[in-house]
Amino acid sequence: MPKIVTLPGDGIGPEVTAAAVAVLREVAPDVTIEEHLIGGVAYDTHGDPFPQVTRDALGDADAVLLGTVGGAQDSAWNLLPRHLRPESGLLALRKALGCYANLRPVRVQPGLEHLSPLKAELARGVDILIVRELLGGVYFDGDRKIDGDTAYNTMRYTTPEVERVARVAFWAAEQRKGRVTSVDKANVLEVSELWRRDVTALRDREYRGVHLNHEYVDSVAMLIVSDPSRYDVIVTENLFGDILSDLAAVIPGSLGLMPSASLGDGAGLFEPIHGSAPDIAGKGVANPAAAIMSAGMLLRHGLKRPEGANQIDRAVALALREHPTRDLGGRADTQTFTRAVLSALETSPAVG
Ligand SMILES: NC(=O)c1ccc[n+]([C@@H]2O[C@H](COP(=O)([O-])OP(=O)(O)OC[C@H]3O[C@@H](n4cnc5c(N)ncnc54)[C@H](O)[C@@H]3O)[C@@H](O)[C@H]2O)c1
Ligand SMILES: CC(C)[C@H](C(=O)O)[C@@H](O)C(=O)O
Ligand SMILES: [Mg+2]
Repeated sequence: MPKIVTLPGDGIGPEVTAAAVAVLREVAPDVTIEEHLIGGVAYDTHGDPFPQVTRDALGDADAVLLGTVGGAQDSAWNLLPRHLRPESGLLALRKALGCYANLRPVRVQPGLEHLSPLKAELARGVDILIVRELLGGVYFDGDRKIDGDTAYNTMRYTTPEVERVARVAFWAAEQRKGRVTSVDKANVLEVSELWRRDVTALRDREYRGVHLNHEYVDSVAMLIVSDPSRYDVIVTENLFGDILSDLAAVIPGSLGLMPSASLGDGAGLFEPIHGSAPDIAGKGVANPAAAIMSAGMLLRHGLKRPEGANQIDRAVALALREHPTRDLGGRADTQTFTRAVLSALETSPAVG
């Protein structure tokens, strides 16, 4: 029996994770689900945002489903030493799992163009996969310091780090339209010069069937919302991928429609890309679609059950059509939307 560890975390994390777990139980009733603490709530209980008891539970897990971590801008958690803050717990979790490739799909399902603030003709048919490097760059390993009136973080990459995430992007492109756009800032940064050199060399050596182009991150920030159909797979470093993927959430219409899968050496980590949304936490109005679709990605990539994943994607699309949530201009609250997904699952055949 596969074992899944759930880490609901802070803010709306528990609300959207409960929805995703209800859907998982319906589609994969044989999985064992074990819940643990991460983030601010773990700090409050154990004095550590990624406590040993949570680490230990990951040992025999087949996949991890995370909610969200972190508090509001004025939260007391933000005054803690950095290594004790909720976000540090999440970064330590990603590192512990060795999840270096973060897949963030941006998709506008047929018939859901009206949920996008973009003109329907721009939103229609968009299907981008952002592959974000997740264990390097300014987030990890480089020099970092704050000292008096000076502070720095170092964006550092090595060839093996670039190659392993680029391989995932090329592999994904081979299953899709065969195009990879590598995004960097090679006109200014040495670290991007290395990134570009290594991505190009890997393509030339091993993936000659994939079309590769390079674009600058500032230009992509404009083009991804003004001409999203130009992209198939985007591969980029950690910080650029973090920012571009929140921006890309504008295309389907909400952060609440952006799931993710983080893959690497061991068990995968599956989480919505949005944060803990302190402004709506506890009100029961969060859009759980991203968390539910992350559970779908868990079935697809973590448990290799694509039929379950397809079932979830179809049910979410149906629920969005009939019961859009408030972030999308609709009226459905978290429970209403989740019930709509569950009833769509009951009427949708398992295979198709
Ligand atoms: N992976 C994570 O756990 C993660 C990701 C991003 C931010 N954070 C943390 O979350 C906290 C809040 O960050 P923020 O306010 O910058 O970003 P956020 O993503 O939490 O919220 C941004 C805006 O989007 C809305 N939103 C987000 N998800 C939604 C959903 N599912 N349904 C409806 N509306 C939704 C929020 O209400 C808010 O208005 C911070 O502590 C931050 O560090 C955590
Ligand atoms: C909370 C934070 C550490 C995290 C990140 O920057 O990776 C978040 O913004 C995300 O996109 O998952
Ligand atoms: Mg982010």
